[in-house]
Amino acid sequence: MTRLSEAIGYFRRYLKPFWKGITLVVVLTLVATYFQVMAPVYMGKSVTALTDFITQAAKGHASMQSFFQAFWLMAVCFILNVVALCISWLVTSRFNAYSTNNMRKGLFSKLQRLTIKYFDTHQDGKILSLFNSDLDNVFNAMNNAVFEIISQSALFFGTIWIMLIINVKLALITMASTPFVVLISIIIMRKARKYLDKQQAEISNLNGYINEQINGQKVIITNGLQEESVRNFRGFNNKVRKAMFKGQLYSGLLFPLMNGLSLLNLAIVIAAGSLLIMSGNIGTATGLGLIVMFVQYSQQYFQPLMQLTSIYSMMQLAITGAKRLVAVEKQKEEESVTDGIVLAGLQKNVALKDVHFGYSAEKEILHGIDINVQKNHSVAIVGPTGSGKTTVINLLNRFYDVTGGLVAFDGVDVRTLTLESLRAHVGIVLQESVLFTGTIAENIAFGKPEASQSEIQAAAKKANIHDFILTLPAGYQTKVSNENSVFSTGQKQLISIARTLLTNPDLLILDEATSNVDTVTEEKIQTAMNNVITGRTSFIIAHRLKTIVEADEIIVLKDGKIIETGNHQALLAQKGFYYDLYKSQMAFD
Ligand SMILES: Nc1ncnc2c1ncn2[C@@H]1O[C@H](COP(=O)(O)OP(=O)(O)OP(=O)(O)O)[C@@H](O)[C@H]1O
Repeated sequence: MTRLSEAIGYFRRYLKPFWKGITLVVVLTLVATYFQVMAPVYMGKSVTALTDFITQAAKGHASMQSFFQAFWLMAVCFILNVVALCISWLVTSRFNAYSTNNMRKGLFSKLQRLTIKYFDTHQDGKILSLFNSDLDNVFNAMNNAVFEIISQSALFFGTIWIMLIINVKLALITMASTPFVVLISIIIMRKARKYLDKQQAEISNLNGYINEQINGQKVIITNGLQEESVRNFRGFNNKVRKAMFKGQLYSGLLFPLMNGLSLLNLAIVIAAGSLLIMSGNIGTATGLGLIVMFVQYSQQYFQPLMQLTSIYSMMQLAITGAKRLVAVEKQKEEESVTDGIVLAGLQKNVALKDVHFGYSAEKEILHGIDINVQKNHSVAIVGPTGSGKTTVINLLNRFYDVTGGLVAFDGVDVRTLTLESLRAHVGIVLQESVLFTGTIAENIAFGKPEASQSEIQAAAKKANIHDFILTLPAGYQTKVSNENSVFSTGQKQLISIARTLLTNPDLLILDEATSNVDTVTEEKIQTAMNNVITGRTSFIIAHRLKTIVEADEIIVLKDGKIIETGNHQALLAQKGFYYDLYKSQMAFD
């Protein structure tokens, strides 16, 4: 399937449930078009009747009756046309609102099902662009283009039909420029499509850059890189400008061109009509009526062409947006292993057996890792930065899958367990703790919303954050919001620990926060860690070795390999890498 047909398929899929509404719109539009193309007939007849009246009046036996008759019929046509169009617009607005709502829901749900790899490899800004640029473009087009396409197509064919009925010669003259118009449109539209696609891609890059820079604003300020940041921004912004200029230029060019052609056509039609009268083939009154009709039809014939070209850039942006949304839809989802083994709880151990792993096929990060944690025992992983500590824990709850060896819970390969049951038994506290909008109590109860206040407090006490929470003006009811984040990294991590403890996971994974932790919080983290790991099956990544001296086993990782194992005392006695690391940290303390 081509990307264009996939994009069209996207619209079809979301519009299909509203086929009844669309059918009604088509019927109403046909009705409206019928009245619109009939109105000039009566307009022409009014002019003919008026001309007859003027001619008859000179002879003294004139009547305005046929003029009024034609005139009222013309007015009725106009009124019914407007009524049908209004109802049709109402129905269109409704199904558009629903279908775009479903699109937004579909995208958000899809994102929830994607693998961690997708989020690791796509900038947040680009993902946000899907919502605030691509879906918006789709919405704009749906709101305007769908209705226009239906009504203008009906008008186009309706006008051709009535013109052929009324006067074949004038009809053919009106339509003579069509091949020329279509050719120009195709050439310009092709160009416009290319640059509008580019415009969207550049906007997405720009959004990605803005997001990255805002996230890294502190680093930028600290390093005095504001000007550099603006300079790079200019680069991205200029690319958007260039693509946007060409895209808008080509797509906007169509409208004035069509307008010019339409006026030219109008002049030709008037001239041809006048020649008909002068040649004496038809009477003056009928001829004048005919000219009035064809002046209307010439405009009605060109109107769809002009309208469709003017909404072209809108449609094109929507197609580009739809292509990107389809690309997200095609992204690999997490395998849910629906018919897998349900992990009821950890009975014996968690083991990594000869685990090999790389984020890409070219570069292996872990080279044969063996770790065996017995139930209710704790393992701490230490090692230099980039040694693969986070990577090990990424494999435990299947953020990523091993490329060699296996990770097993009670001897069962995690890949054969249902994801739901696996995740239900594994609690994870990430290095970057996230607090959601809501109260502190709600944040702690995030994984167990039904938890009682006393359960929440017990978890906070264990995580050693209870006393701090009580110092806040509204205690557990203190509101957390992005703008009003009064918590340090360490405090946020303690709240995250409390949140995870509340769910009482069989296996606890804790990636200790590295930076911005003051000494008081550090001590609190240490106590919290002791509370957390005693008697609980846990994997802890520790940067401060003081926090893990109580761990049952410490694993020293270097360059993706285990180089030492043992408890704190045994490792000190070995006087190896761990010993050196511990001594150097103690020297700083
Ligand atoms: N999502 C990813 N995609 C590609 N490579 C990655 C990804 N995450 C980590 N890596 C690479 O894997 C290696 C190990 O990284 P990892 O985060 O596991 O180290 P770490 O020991 O936890 O480091 P730190 O102590 O700094 O947190 C590094 O070379 C890193 O560049």
